Amino acid sequence: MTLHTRIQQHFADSIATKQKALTLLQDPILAAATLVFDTVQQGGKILSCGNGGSAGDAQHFSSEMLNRFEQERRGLPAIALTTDTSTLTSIANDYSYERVFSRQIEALGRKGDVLLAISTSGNSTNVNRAIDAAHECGMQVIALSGKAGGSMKDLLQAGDVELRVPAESTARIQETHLLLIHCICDLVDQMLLTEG
Ligand SMILES: O=C(CO)[C@@H](O)[C@H](O)[C@H](O)[C@H](O)COP(=O)(O)O
Ligand SMILES: [Zn+2]
Repeated sequence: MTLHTRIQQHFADSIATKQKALTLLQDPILAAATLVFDTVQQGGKILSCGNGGSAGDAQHFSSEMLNRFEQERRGLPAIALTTDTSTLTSIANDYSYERVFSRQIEALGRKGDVLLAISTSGNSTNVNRAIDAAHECGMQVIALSGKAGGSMKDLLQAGDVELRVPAESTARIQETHLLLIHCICDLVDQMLLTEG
């Protein structure tokens, strides 16, 4: 395969993954956006977490909430649990890396808040412990995952929303996660502008 062919293959695979996700995920995307809208309208906030590229996605989402997406609107309450290195390193050092998100949720999470949990494999223990911690404090969960859903899928409860991208490649799943996040932001903006 030439390097040009590799580029073409990346684009073709990314487009195909997004096309499959569109077929499967329209209703859950709308459900996720409705959950975010209802949460912020009722005074709740969105906490977000993930590892590596998904940590970037968690922050991308929270910055679009706190500042804005494409429409002029009020800032919306969101906190990425991936940004405070003092907190992350102290929890990892004193307890374990598995608890870096769940311990923050124990401190910050309130009934009526939502956790946006992002893992391409569904098998990141710290993200899955965050889901358990969120449920413990009465939060609902929006899970962005991929592959076969991993152990994350078995943790989800009624009222949660699973957006599982139908792909095996971490990169393709991440690219589609960002599209899902932008869809959610746009739908929330539309709901705020028409109903809020
Ligand atoms: O961005 C990438 C790969 O594209 C990596 O940084 C990737 O996010 C990391 O390996 C993560 O630790 C993977 O975790 P997860 O998506 O399986 O939860
Ligand atoms: Zn990546």
